[in-house]
Amino acid sequence: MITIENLTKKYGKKTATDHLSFTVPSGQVTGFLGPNGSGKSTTMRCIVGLDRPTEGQALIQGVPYGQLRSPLTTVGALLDAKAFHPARTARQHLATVADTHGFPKSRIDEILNLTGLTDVAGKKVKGFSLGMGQRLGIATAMLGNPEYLLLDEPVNGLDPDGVRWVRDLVKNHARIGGTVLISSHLMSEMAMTATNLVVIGGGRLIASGPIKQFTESVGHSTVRVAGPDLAAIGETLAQMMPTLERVDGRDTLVIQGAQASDIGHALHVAGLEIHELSTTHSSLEDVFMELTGSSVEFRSGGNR
Ligand SMILES: Nc1ncnc2c1ncn2[C@@H]1O[C@H](COP(=O)(O)OP(=O)(O)OP(=O)(O)O)[C@@H](O)[C@H]1O
Repeated sequence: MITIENLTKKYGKKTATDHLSFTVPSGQVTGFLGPNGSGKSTTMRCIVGLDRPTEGQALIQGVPYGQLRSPLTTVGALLDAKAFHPARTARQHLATVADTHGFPKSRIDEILNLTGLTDVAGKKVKGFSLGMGQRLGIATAMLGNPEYLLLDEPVNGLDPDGVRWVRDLVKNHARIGGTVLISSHLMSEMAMTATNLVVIGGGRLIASGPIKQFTESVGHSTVRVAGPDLAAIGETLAQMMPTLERVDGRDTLVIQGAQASDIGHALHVAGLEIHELSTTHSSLEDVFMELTGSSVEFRSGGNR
C-alpha cells in the first residue's frame, strides 16, 4: 500500500500539493486524475523521493522510499518518458540500467518482449517516436520486476493499440498482485483501466475510492420511466417525490436524484402501468468535470 499523509509541496510561493491524503491499495490499479497542474507529477515525485515534501509524507509499505530495503525492485516509475540518452539503443539503455542496479541480464530480453520493443531493440533512442519512448519508459520501470508501478501519463502519445496495451499491462500487473498508480487526464481511459480512483484539483484531494462509487451514486445517475399514461406517471411522481427533478422527454420521463426501486415502488402503489424503468449512470468524464470544475488551473479562453 502507498500512503500519502498530509502531503504539502511548495515551490517558492506556488503550492503544488496542499495537505493531500489518500491511499493506493495493493493489488489494484488506482487511477490518479486531475486537471493539468493539479499536482499529480509532484505527488509521484514525492513518492519516489525525487522531491522532498514541505510538510507531510509519502510512504510505501509504511516507510519513505529512501528507507525501503530494496527500492528499485519494490517500485518502478515512469515519470519522464524522455529521460534517455539519445545515442543509446533501447537494448543499451536497458542494459545500463540493469548493470547499475544489479538486475539480471536475462530480464532485458524478457522486458523487451513484454513491451513489444524486441524488433527495435537495436535502434537508437533518438529515432524513437513518442509512443516507442513511452514503451521504453515503461520497460525501464518494470526492469526490476517491482511490485509497485507508478506511471505518469503513460498513454500520452500512444496510438489506440498502444493505449490498449498499457491498459492490459497494468491490469495484468494488478491481477498478479502488483500495485499500480497511473495518472491521466483521460477520464474515459481510466474508466476502462482502474478499479480505484483518486481525484485531485488545485493540489487538494477532491474524492477517492472504488471507481463504482463515482459513477453509480444516486447523485450521478438518472432513471428513465415510460408507460402508456405518462401524464399520470409524472403527476404521481411529482406528488410522491416532490423533490425530484423531472426532465420531460417525448415519451419518457428522465428523473434525477432517485433510485429506480423507489420510483418503481411509488408507481406500483399508484397502480400505474410502466413499460420502461432504467438507470443510466453518468460517465466518469461527466463526474470528473463536475468534481474538478472549480479547480481547473487553465481554462480554454485563458481564464485562470
Ligand atoms: N519545479 C517546479 N517549480 C515550480 N513550480 C512547479 C514545479 N513543479 C511543478 N510546479 C507547479 O506545481 C503545480 C503542480 O504541478 P504538477 O506537474 O505536479 O501537476 P500535474 O497534475 O502533474 O500537471 P500535468 O498534468 O500538467 O503534468 C503546477 O502549478 C506547476 O506549475
